[in-house]
Amino acid sequence: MCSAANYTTKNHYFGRNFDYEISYNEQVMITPRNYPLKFRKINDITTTHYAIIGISAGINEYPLYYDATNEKGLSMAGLNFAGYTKYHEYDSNKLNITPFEFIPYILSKYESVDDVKEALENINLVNINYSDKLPLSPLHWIISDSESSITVECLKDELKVYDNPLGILTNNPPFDLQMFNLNNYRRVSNKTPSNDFLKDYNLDVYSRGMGGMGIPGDLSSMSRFVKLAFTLTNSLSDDSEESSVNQFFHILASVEQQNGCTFIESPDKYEYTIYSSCVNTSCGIYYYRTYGNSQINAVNMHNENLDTDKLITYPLVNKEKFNFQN
Ligand SMILES: C[C@H](CCC(=O)NCCS(=O)(=O)O)[C@H]1CC[C@H]2[C@@H]3[C@H](O)C[C@@H]4C[C@H](O)CC[C@]4(C)[C@H]3C[C@H](O)[C@]12C
Repeated sequence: MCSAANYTTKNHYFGRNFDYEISYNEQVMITPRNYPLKFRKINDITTTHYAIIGISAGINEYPLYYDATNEKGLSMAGLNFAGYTKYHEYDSNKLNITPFEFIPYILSKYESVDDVKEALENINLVNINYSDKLPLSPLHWIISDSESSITVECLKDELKVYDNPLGILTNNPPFDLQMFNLNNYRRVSNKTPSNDFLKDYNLDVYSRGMGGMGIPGDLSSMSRFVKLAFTLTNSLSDDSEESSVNQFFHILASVEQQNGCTFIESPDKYEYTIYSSCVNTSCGIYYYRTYGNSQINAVNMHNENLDTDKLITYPLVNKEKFNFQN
């Protein structure tokens, strides 16, 4: 399971929890402006393009991003969408992009959600595997700029593009059903609820937080969608970078998966939050925490020479470091 969100204070922040039972040696990867981007079915981009920062699989021959942001602040994350995704055959009337090329293609070329929406009308997500060892994954995507977000789902009959007014995404079911399910929670609130149930009986307010009763606490994707919507829409922080980034990680922590709580029968493992990320999309700073390291680490794309042509990578810090005060 995974969860992605947007948060805006003085700056705009985009990030996700990456929940899974398998790691592909994730790393922070910067694709500089002159890195030649190769594509299977369209012309390579060999001229200068937007630089990109994100997390990719630990394969240095191609930017296999899970989530990323470009230097214009456009961001994208791929989340599992098993059972619903259906990538299509080659279509000679469209631009055929493979799903693993989708993030680098969009982020190297576009700077706003509106531009992407227009481009998507001509894109076919073609079913070509990266390799025999790394076949296609069934994903759906959230694409965001500082103003708006969309969700892209490649279904049996069409490439569906939804406006995503809350700027959040988890996994199954399709996005319109996730949004519909929110109707069931119209009563929840961050305030103490009034007693509309047994008016003649003094129902006691024995605890703070009772307005949130009914918000699901389990780790299923529909429940995380509701919990994330609740936490995000009630989130408070000041405008500073420290407070905003700190609050963003607290938002993601509300849907974090602790190791041991979600058993996957095959391959006999547990799914857990391998990393959480928060990108300041205005400044190109990629903040992240890992399951093994709860400190916030950061890589600033603008501290690198972005005019080069070689991928730049940083391994994820995954070991706890205690801050002794005596
Ligand atoms: C599994 C990941 C999504 C995490 C997620 O949503 N988990 C929830 C699982 S579930 O709903 O609860 O089943 C996805 C996100 C990005 C994917 C990776 C990227 O697409 C990059 C390459 C693409 C290759 O085709 C396959 C390997 C791969 C390295 C992918 C492996 C895997 O499918 C990843 C890592």
